Amino acid sequence: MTQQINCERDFMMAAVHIVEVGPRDGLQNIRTSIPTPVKLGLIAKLRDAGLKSIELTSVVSPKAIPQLQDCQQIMSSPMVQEWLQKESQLRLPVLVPNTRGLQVALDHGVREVAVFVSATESFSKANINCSVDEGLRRASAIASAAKSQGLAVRGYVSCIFADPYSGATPPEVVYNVVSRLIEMGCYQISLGDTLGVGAPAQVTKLLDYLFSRGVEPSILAGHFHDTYGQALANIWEAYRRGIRTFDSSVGGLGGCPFAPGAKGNVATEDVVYLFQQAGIETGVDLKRLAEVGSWISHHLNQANGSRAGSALIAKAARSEKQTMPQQRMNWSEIFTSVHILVHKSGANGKITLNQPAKGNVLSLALISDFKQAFRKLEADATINRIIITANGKYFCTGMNLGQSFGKAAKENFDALLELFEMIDTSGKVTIACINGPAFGGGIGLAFACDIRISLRSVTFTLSEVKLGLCPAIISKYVLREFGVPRTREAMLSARAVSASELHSYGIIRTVAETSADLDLCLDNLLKELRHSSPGGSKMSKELVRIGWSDPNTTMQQQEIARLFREMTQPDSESAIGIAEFQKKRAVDWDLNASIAKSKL
Ligand SMILES: CC(C)(COP(=O)([O-])OP(=O)([O-])OC[C@H]1O[C@@H](n2cnc3c(N)ncnc32)[C@H](O)[C@@H]1OP(=O)([O-])[O-])[C@@H](O)C(=O)NCCC(=O)NCCSC(=O)C[C@@](C)(O)CC(=O)[O-]
Repeated sequence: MTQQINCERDFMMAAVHIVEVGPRDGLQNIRTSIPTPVKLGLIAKLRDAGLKSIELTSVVSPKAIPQLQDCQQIMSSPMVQEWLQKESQLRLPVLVPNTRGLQVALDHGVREVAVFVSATESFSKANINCSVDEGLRRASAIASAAKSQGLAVRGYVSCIFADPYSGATPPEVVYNVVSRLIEMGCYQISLGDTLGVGAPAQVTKLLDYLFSRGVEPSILAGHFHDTYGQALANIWEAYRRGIRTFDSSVGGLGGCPFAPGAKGNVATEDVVYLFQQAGIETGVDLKRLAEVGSWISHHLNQANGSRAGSALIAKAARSEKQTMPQQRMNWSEIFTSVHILVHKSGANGKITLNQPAKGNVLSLALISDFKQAFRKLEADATINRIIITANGKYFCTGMNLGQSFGKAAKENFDALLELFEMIDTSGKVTIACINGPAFGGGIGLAFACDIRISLRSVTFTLSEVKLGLCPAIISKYVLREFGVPRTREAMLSARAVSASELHSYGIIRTVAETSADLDLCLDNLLKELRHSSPGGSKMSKELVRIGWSDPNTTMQQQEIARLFREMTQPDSESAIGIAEFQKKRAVDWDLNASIAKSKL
């Protein structure tokens, strides 16, 4: 046993090691299917937050756990494959119920597997339809095959305190399973309070019993569910008795199918907070982790199960609000039609779609008014930015479906094509301020812009496939911003993609909780952009555009050379920007009238 522990010494470098089980144990109880990219996004974010052990998935039958039917896609994803090959410090265990599952894991280059056995007969029968002894035999077969291939094996014991059918679990039966898992070569045994019924007094009693029978604390881990709100207290008690590894799930994801209404695993954020407050290192960045918990909770449309995570997110939102400008911007109306409103505030022009009764559908008349207003703002040398927003419940419901065929379709095509191109090729900085759901062409409108801010409640639906259509014209903007696999999945599923998801990918810069907050975010952004020169912004946009459309071509090289030449001309904006820099002053480009006349 001692030798086993020595082999794993690097694993115990942090004072407390956390095994994140959210992507497997947490998600497996959720009924609605979660897209694979979301699961991979979760895994990537957990790793970025500093978690060094993330349980990826479980190789189970799709009939038993439909949610994990994409286990092979998870394991074979390029990201996971790269980590498996290159990141030796990162542990990515995969749960396997039998040797067939082990083979699948081996085929994907997995370096660590987990086996599970119930401490009690009734749960074993209900969960995996066999006795505890048979469960141990299966685990032993997996462990010996895995070890012969050089894999590390972790063992789970479930129902350490109680079984949903037979009541309290005697410590002797837990010892029986723990000692057998140690014998078969598991480097660590995770003690699972599957029902979440245990309290610190029971933790003390069980651990003392196990230690009295010679089990070393360093080979044990705690896996506590929070049904009765005791998980953190149990962890603290276990820590005080020498346990240094704990399983947990970001956002408290999970649940117990045998305890209706039961909470899930203890939340990773809460565990990290507990130890951080005690000055005990976990190696996890709590702020980033709280953002991951908030992100996945929004994705799953469920309350954040982490108390510490929710508190940190609320605190961050409060401090963001406090840093917002106190003085609101004044917008004066410069043009109105039945379809749109146009306002101006300093160097900012704003076009508001104003057909709320029609969901701000992109009718030919609205497009025509929009283009006219946009052209005027584009030609106005005093305008540096153009904001697109909307009135009413919807930001924009896309192409006018009443004009989908024949001559009307051709007119629609021409009008839409020109509309999106005009925004995309604008020399001004374009900002979509998205205050309601967007469909089809509405997403095109937002994605053709340079920067997006949004209400958190907003959804983005590429609904075209449901209508027998495809997002033809807008596809290039969606692909550019959202990337190929995510665009394909969103187009094919026609699902409502949340603003939170887009925010997590950086496609939306800021999400606001209320309309008032969104207005403040816009003010804040516009204030910040006053320090970006109009010419420098225009050139930057050109660089991004050509880098996207013609990367590594002679054309790109020529464009880079041309822009470099232009930006270093003595009469260019840079003459002012650099002179002010040398005087240690930041330029407010909106105030500098001469800059508007720049030839750039
Ligand atoms: C948005 C909800 C959920 C609101 O659902 P709701 O809140 O129940 O309201 P509603 O459905 O009563 O809508 C209010 C009014 O807006 C109209 N409306 C609303 N949307 C459109 C539309 N697109 N075309 C024509 N009319 C539309 C709708 O017909 C109705 O008019 P009313 O009956 O009162 O006269 C519902 O109306 C809806 O599902 N609309 C369709 C949204 C959609 O699927 N948009 C995608 C359009 S296809 C597209 O954009 C193609 C494109 C541009 O991508 C192609 C390319 O890129 O090449």
